[in-house]
Amino acid sequence: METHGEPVISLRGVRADLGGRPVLRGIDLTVSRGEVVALLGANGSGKSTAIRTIIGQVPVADGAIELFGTPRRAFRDWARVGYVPQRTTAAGGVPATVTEIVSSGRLARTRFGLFGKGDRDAVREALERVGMADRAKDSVNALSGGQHQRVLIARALVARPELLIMDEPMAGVDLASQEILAGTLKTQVEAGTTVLLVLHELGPLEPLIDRAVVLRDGCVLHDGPPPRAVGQHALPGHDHVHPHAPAGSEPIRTGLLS
Ligand SMILES: Nc1ncnc2c1ncn2[C@@H]1O[C@H](COP(=O)(O)OP(=O)(O)OP(=O)(O)O)[C@@H](O)[C@H]1O
Repeated sequence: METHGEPVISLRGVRADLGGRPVLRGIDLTVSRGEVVALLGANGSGKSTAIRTIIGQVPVADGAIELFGTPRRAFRDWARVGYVPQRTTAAGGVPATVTEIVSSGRLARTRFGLFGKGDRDAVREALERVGMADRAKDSVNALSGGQHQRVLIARALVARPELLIMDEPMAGVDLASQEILAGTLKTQVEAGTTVLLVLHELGPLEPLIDRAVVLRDGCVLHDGPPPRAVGQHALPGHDHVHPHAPAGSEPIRTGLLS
C-alpha cells in the first residue's frame, strides 16, 4: 500500500493572517498520493486555517500552495477534491433533504449540466457507504450530529475524489457513527484516496494514519510518525484517556496535542 508518489498537496512557507493577526507563520506541508496525514494541535494552533488556505477560503499572505502539482491559483479541477468542513459551518440555513445535500457534491461531475442516472446512482452509492441510504428523503434537520456528519462525508465522496480534506470529521459524532465513518474511510484509503484531515485525537482512525503533522501557534512542531499508544507516556504535556484504556487508568500524556 505504501507506494507514495507525487505530491498531491504542497505548502511552502505559507503565511496567513486573520483579523490583522498572523495565524499561519510559515507552514511547510507535503501530502503525497495515497498518504493519510492527520493535522493535530491545540485549539487555535491554525489547523482549520491551514486547510482553508488549501481550498482557497483564506487568502495566503506569503508562500506557495500546489494541488496535484498545479499552483492553487491556477487549479480548476475541484471535482478531484472532496472537502468536509467543520460541521458547525455547514449547519443551519434552508432545511435540505439528505439527497439534496449529497447531490450538491456531484455538480462538478455532471455531464452537460444535467443530473443523470449515473449521478443518481453515485448519490445512492455514497449514502450506502456511510450507512444513510434509508434516510435519503429525510430533512437534514431531523438527523443527529453523527448522521449529519455522515451525510457531509457522503457529499464529499459522491464525486469520487482523489483527495479528501476533512476538518474534524469525528467531532460531535456518536460512537456508532464514528465506527461507520472509520470503515468508510478505510475503504477509501484502500482504494488509493489521499487524505488530509484535522483531528483532535487519533481515536478510531489511528490505524489509518500514516503521518501526523502537529501545529503550534501557526508553526509545524512535528512532522512524522503519529503519536502511537506505545511511547506516549514518555512525552510530557497533554493528558487524555486512551479509548481502549480501562476505566480509572493513568491518562496518556502525548505532549503533542496540547
Ligand atoms: N475569521 C477570523 N478572524 C480572526 N481570527 C481568526 C478567524 N478565524 C480564526 N481566527 C484565529 O486564528 C487562530 C487559529 O484558528 P484555527 O481555527 O485555524 O485553529 P484550529 O487549530 O483549527 O483550532 P480549533 O481546534 O479550535 O478549530 C485562532 O487564534 C483563531 O482565534
